[in-house]
Amino acid sequence: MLGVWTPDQIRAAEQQLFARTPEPVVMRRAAHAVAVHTARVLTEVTDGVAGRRVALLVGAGNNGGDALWAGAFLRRRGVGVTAVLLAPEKAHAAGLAALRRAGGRAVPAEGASADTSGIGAEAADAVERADVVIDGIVGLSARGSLRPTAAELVRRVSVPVVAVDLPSGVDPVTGAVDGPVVQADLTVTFGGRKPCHVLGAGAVCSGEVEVVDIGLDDHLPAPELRVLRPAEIGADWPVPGPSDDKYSQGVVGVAAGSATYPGAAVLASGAAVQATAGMVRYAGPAADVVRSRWPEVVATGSVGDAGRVQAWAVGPGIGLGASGRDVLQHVLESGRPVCADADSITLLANDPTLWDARDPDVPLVLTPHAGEFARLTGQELGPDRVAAAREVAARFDAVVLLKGNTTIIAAPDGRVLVNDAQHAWLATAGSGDVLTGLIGALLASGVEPWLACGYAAHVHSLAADLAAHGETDDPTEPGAPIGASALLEAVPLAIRKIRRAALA
Ligand SMILES: NC(=O)C1=CN([C@@H]2O[C@H](COP(=O)(O)OP(=O)(O)OC[C@H]3O[C@@H](n4cnc5c(N)ncnc54)[C@H](O)[C@@H]3O)[C@@H](O)[C@H]2O)[C@@H](O)CC1
Ligand SMILES: Nc1ncnc2c1ncn2[C@@H]1O[C@H](COP(=O)(O)OP(=O)(O)O)[C@@H](O)[C@H]1O
Ligand SMILES: [K+]
Repeated sequence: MLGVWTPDQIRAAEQQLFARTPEPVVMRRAAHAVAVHTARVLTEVTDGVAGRRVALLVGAGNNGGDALWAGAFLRRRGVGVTAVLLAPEKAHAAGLAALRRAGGRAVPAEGASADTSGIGAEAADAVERADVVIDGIVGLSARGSLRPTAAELVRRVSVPVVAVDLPSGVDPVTGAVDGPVVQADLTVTFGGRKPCHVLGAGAVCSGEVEVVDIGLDDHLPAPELRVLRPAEIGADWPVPGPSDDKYSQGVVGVAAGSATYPGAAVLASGAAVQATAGMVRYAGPAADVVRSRWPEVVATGSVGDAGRVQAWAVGPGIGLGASGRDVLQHVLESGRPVCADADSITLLANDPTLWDARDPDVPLVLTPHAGEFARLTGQELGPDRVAAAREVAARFDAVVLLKGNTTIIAAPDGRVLVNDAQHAWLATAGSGDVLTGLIGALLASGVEPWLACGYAAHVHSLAADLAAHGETDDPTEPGAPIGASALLEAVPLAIRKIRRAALA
């Protein structure tokens, strides 16, 4: 797993590090890495380093200091470096002196110009003529939207950007963006990923993220968030072994769909069929439709007749009436792990007495989208989705998978996984039903619920990406919209891909 630490955690670790290693030494380490990676980007973009031009966007803090030192290192490799200073009197003094000593120049961001933007002509020229821009406007101490001059500078950038620590304009803690923002091609960050690198708009604006070791490792606490690597999911994905049979791998029960919504039953059951090799039982009014689409599913009309299962996936399309309520109650009383999605969540919100049906010692997974989340909690979801998911997981003693472009998975003990889709192909009707089936199958196979959600969310978003891109591996292929059936069809491709990653 990749760790993600909050700015406060990083700052506290830095203070411990500084007791051993002086701050300027740490900063030069960080800046040297920025310079090395910028040289790599310059080579990719222009086929060379010496003689190329780099503009530094320099704010008033240490983030600007990193950029200035990086500029000094790049000068030594023959790069023409101009620093654009947003607050000339507050620019990091040692960094600025180092840049000047190395032959770089500095110009104020504001000044006389040909237009009314307030950006000086020299600054505008430096940004326009650069081959690559280094963004050192603001880092861990960023607060609110970019100030007007910084925002104007950012608007003018049209070349590849290397962001120092994080792309300026994103909230370091939530990844939220409110106003102009740097779209980085590469973000060079120090000691560990920060939440903004993996959450929402911040993840998109960060581009590729390179974590540089500056000596913080020994001082970092347990990470605030975690991101699963494809290879570790592939290595742990349940597949049959020589001594397995259909029962030993876990039987998942799917309670979904209705006469009005048979599709939810087909999609959730199909996802369970594709996810693992054991057995899928379907229980509900769509038994005939499910059987005709998935003949391997053992389908019955009601949850009472379903037979033994190791876990239940319940909710999509069951409705909010008495029959949906009875289904949910039966499943919660079964003493088996449950993934409760869609209508089950609204049923629980509408009738809190349903919680009494649950055995508190048996794992429960809730998979709300933002609307269901608001119903469940009685509060609209704010920008801090991590804190919200964590709070609800603790309150209901359940694993909470909060859906969205970035999926947040919080365990009752506070652990949080993040799955950033990096695309939006999943924004299609029925894709949530597929996710429910995947999670149910993994629960039945005995995968720990928090991880089951993380594995399912990853395979779900990967399957959507593969489906949208069709046969080609060409990264420039723009893709085409998919429906949930195409998503379902791509689930085995996604599982093969992560299992292949595990072999590498
Ligand atoms: N502490 C250290 O020694 C290290 C820190 N490092 C760098 O230091 C950075 C943190 O430095 P600082 O704490 O000095 O703070 P920053 O450089 O992140 O930002 C502080 C400055 O940005 C301004 N600012 C805040 N929000 C703004 C906005 N919305 N628009 C425009 N300007 C805004 C503030 O007024 C302040 O002057 C890290 O991100 C990293 O780049 C690295 O050098 C590694 C070591
Ligand atoms: N814009 C988006 N980008 C990435 N993933 C998305 C986006 N919108 C929705 N998703 C994902 O698609 C799924 C939708 O689930 P849900 O809202 O329950 O839809 P449905 O009920 O139609 O199946 C969730 O896994 C969610 O995380
Ligand atoms: K930055």
